[in-house]
Amino acid sequence: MTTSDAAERHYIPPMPPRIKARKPTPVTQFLGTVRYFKVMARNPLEVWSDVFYREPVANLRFLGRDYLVTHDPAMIRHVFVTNQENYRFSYVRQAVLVPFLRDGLVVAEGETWKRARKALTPVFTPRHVKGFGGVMDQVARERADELAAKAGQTVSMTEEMLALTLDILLACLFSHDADFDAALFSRRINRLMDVSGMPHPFDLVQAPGWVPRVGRTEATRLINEMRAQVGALAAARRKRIATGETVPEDFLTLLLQAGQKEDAPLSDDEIIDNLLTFMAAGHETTARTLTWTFYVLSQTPDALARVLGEVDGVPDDANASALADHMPYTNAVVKEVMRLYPAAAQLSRQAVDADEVGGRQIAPGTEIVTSTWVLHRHESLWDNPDAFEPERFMGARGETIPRHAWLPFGLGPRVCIGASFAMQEILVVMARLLQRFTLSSVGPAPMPIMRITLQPSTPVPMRIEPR
Ligand code: HEM
Repeated sequence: MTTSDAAERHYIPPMPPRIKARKPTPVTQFLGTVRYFKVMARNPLEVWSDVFYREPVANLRFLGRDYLVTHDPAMIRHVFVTNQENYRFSYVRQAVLVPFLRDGLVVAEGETWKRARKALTPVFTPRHVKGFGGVMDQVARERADELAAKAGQTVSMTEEMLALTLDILLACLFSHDADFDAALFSRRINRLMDVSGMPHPFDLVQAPGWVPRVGRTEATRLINEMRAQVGALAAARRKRIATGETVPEDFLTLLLQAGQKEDAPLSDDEIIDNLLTFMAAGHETTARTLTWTFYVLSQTPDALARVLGEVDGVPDDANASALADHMPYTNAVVKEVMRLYPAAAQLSRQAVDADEVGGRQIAPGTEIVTSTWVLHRHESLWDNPDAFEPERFMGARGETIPRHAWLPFGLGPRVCIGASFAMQEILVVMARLLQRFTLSSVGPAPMPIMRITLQPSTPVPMRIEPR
C-alpha cells in the first residue's frame, strides 16, 4: 500500500455529529420533546445516538407508539423477507403517498401489488435494461456537450444531476415522443419538487399526512396535470399500436404490453400510476447518488485516478450494460457511496399480527424501523465504518460483507425493481462526464441531511474544466 493509499483509506466523508448516549432509548428521554423535534426538523439523521451504531436492536415506546429499531441482519430478513406477509406499510407513509401515487407499485399492497409486480417485472429484465443503455448514453453525451460550454465555470452538481437524471428518465419513459411536451412535464416536476418536496416512497419520518403542506393545493393541481399529460400520451400510443405502427420500446410501450400474455393487462390508471411512480422513485434517488459520488471522488485523488484509468479505457462503442465489466473499481466506488450515503435512508414496516423474532415479542401495530444510514455504518457489520474504502466491495473482501448489511435498494419481494437500471445509469453518466471533465469541489463540505432522500446540505458547487 502506498502512503497516499493509506491516507485515502482514512478519508472520512462528511457526516453529522452523533449524540452520545448510554442506552438506545428514545432521544426524547434525554433531549426532551421540544429539542427532539428541533433536531428532527434540522436533520433526522442526528436522532440516532452513538449507541445505535453498536447495539443491534432496540424496543422503543415513543409518543404512544411501539417501535422496534433493528440493525440485526437476521431480524431484518425475518421482517422484510421470511415473514413479510405479516408486515405492511405504515398508515402515515400511505397517507402521504397514496394521494399522489394511487395504485403505483411503491404504495400498492396485497393482491393489487402482487398483480402489478408480476406485470412489471418483465419491464426490468436484463434485456430491457440493456436496451435502455443506448438512450442513457445518448442523453449523457448530449449533456456533456452542453457542459463543455460551461468550461471554467462553477456549476451546482445537485442541479446538474437532477436535470440530467430527469432527462434520462423521461427519454426512457417516453422516447421524446412528439405527442409529449417533455419541457412542460419537466417544469411541472420541478415545480412539484419545490412546492411539496416530490412525494416519494421514503417520505416517512417527518411528514405525517395530517400536517398541512405548503403548496399542497398547488401540488394536487400539478399532479392532476401530469396525470392528464401522461394519460393523453398513453391513449395516443395505444392507438398507434392498434394501427400496427412501429412504436419505440420505451417504458410506456412496455407498460401498455405488460400482462397481456397472461390476459391481465394493466388498466389505463395503473399505467399512469406506475409511470409517475417510476419518476418519483427513480429520479431523485439516482441524482443524489451521482452527486455524492462526484463529491467524494473530488476529495480522494487516488480513487479518482483509478476511476479515470477505467473510464478512459472504456471502448467508445461499449454497450452501457457492459460498463460494470469495464469499470469494476468504479462500480465498487458507487456501491461504497451508496453505503455511506444511501439515497433511501430508512426502511420501515408495521406489524399486522403479533409476531416473535429473535426472542422478542412484536405486538400488532409495532413499527419496525431499519435506518440504512445506521445499518451501513454499524460497528458490528463493517470495519472502519465511516471511512470511504471502495475496496471493501471488491474480490475476496467483497465476499465477507455480511448478508443484508448493505441494503441501498431494500430487500425481499419489495426490493427496488429499478436497481439494475439505476446502477447502469450511474455508470453511464460517470463514464461520459469523467471522460471529458475534471470536476473540483469549490464549496464547503456538504452535510448529508435526510429529507425525502438523503441529500447534501449545499448545492455542491463544482468547477468544471475540460481534461
Ligand atoms: C440509486 C437509485 C435508487 C435507489 C437508492 C432506490 C431505492 C429503493 C428502495 C430502498 C426501495 C424499497 C423500499 C421499501 O422496501 O420500502 C425501492 C423500491 C422501488 N423502486 Fe427504487 N431506488 C432507486 C432507483 C429506482 C429507479 C431508477 C426506479 C424505476 C425506474 C425505481 C423504482 C422503484 C419502485 C417501483 C419500487 C417499489 C417496488 C415494490 O414495492 O415492489 N427505483 N427503491
